[in-house]
Amino acid sequence: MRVDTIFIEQLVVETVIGIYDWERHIRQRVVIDLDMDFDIRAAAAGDDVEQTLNYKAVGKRVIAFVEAAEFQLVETLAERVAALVLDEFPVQRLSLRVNKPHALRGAAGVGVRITRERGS
Ligand SMILES: Nc1nc2c(c(=O)[nH]1)N=C([C@H](O)[C@@H](O)CO)CN2
Repeated sequence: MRVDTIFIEQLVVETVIGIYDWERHIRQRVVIDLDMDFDIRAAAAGDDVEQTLNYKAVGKRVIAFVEAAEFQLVETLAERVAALVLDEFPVQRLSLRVNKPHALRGAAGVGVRITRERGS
């Protein structure tokens, strides 16, 4: 089966995130990658943004949600962002990566990568 992807890469957002006391009082950077299954053929045929998944609309919604969030775990942030995109946009399936850069000394980043489907 052919699957097209609309993606948002390296979306940088500042949020409250972390399990330690000191992390509850600061904002830290997370970097989000989002790969969304979407059949682009109709939009391409009509050259029409109304027939596609508007990545700007998705990105703005994700930024607003993450900026307002105060989760402890990157796992929770990933699950909630995935649920939001599946609920609010015509996406059947997505993969999402949340990277918390420099959270672990010696590592460029740490985090989670998940794949979720609508209704599962
Ligand atoms: N699996 C996880 N492990 C850890 C998390 C997390 O969100 N998921 N968070 C922390 C701390 O907040 C850390 O990022 C602070 O540097 C530790 N382990």
